[in-house]
Amino acid sequence: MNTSAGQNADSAEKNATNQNETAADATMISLVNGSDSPEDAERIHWESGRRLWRTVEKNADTITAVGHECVKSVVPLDLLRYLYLPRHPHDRYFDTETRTLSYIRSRSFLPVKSLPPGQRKRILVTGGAGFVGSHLVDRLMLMGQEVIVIDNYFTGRKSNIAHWIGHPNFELIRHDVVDPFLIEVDQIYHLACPASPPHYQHNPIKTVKTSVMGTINMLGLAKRVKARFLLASTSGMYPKYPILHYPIPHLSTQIYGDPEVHPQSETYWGNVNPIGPRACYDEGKRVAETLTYAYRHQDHVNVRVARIFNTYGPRMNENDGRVVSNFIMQALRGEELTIYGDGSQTRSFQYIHDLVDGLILLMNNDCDLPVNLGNPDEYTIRSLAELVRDEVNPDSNITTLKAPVDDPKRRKPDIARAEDKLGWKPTWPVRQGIQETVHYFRRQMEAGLV
Ligand SMILES: O=c1ccn([C@@H]2O[C@H](COP(=O)(O)OP(=O)(O)O[C@H]3OC[C@@H](O)[C@H](O)[C@H]3O)[C@@H](O)[C@H]2O)c(=O)[nH]1
Repeated sequence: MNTSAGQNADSAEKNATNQNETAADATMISLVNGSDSPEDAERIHWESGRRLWRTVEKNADTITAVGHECVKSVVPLDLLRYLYLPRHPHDRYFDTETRTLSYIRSRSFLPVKSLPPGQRKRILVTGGAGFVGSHLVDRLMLMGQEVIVIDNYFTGRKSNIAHWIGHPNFELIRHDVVDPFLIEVDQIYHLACPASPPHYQHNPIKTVKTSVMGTINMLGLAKRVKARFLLASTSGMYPKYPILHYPIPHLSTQIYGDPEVHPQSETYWGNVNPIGPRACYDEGKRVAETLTYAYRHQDHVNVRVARIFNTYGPRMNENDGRVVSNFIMQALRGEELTIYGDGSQTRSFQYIHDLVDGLILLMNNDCDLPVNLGNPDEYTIRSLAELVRDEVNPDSNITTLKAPVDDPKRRKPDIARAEDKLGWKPTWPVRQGIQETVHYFRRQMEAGLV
């Protein structure tokens, strides 16, 4: 009797455990894939992709697709959103109680274009696991290209591109561009470098090495395999301060005025404080441009240079430190929004899909001059704080903190060259891009991932 009772208890416990496990599995699968069984998840994953490709027409009134027909980069927006705004992360489940992460690998991938062998290119993206890189990778993959990513994961994250791991057109390699790398490719998008001020100032020597040695290595590779090379340069090279006193970083926290030229066009040479805290990045990129044109003139490497202005969007690190992600995370957490300085400094914010459009157009265009890619819609930092506050949490307070050393006072791109040579201009209004980015961070928070 006792034995039987014991057996019953055992088997009841086992059943309960099994049931719990089954329930947990089902919950997990549905959490991960938004469906009830692995088969369903596979089918939905695949079918939703197929369905989304049929909505590829561009609509004049609302943004339903991104990209440009001339370079075959048009993809339905919802297909991209499926990758960065899944109902739940595709491959992860975070249990808040046990603080454990489960990885569930889907075996199917979203449908990518099937290109004839002559049209399919092998494309290397350095820094492809980062914020900008991962969106570029998504687009190139959906376009049907063969993509190789190298990243050292200093600021990049494997989770940004996990949804392509295992795809026959995709390869991911942990590698630091400071060391040489050899591979047969047709195009190189050289994006590898931390881009947020707190990150690139964390280890300035490494930042300079990444810009200088990384660019030499990638240009050497481009020369050797005759690949076309695109450098992700920066608007940070433009600041010009009328220098009243030569600023010594640890003695002076003064900002000496505004840039001399506004908006900044490619013909403006800029003037960076070579010993300030931002120099490791800004001067690093300036040398990277010098190297790029030296390889072009001396070794006939086919080069492109994009001068990228402030860019934001889903997959920014929540602790990135740049203004858009800071304000959104602060508002979502019910914290004060921190304006550095009095908030009158300006920036022009471009949404990530616009930048990816510009990068692909530039890579496939004949223009080998530097090209500004940015949104000329200029905002004061205070008005950006108010916009984010109103979108996320109208009860949030805004506070002011000390301005960082050498913080540029005004920044706005002149995009005449991009419009003229590439037929490119940004299409995402800031409010819409902010809403999409808020959506992303909110999902990340709900999933317990930030
Ligand atoms: O929480 C914050 C963060 C930033 N800021 C301010 O917002 C402005 C923008 O700051 P960000 O850090 O986002 O970006 P910055 O314009 O300073 O640097 C940028 O410039 C060139 C690009 O190539 C780089 O990717 C990016 O670092 C600055 O005036 C900064 O002081 C705040 O007021 N509060």
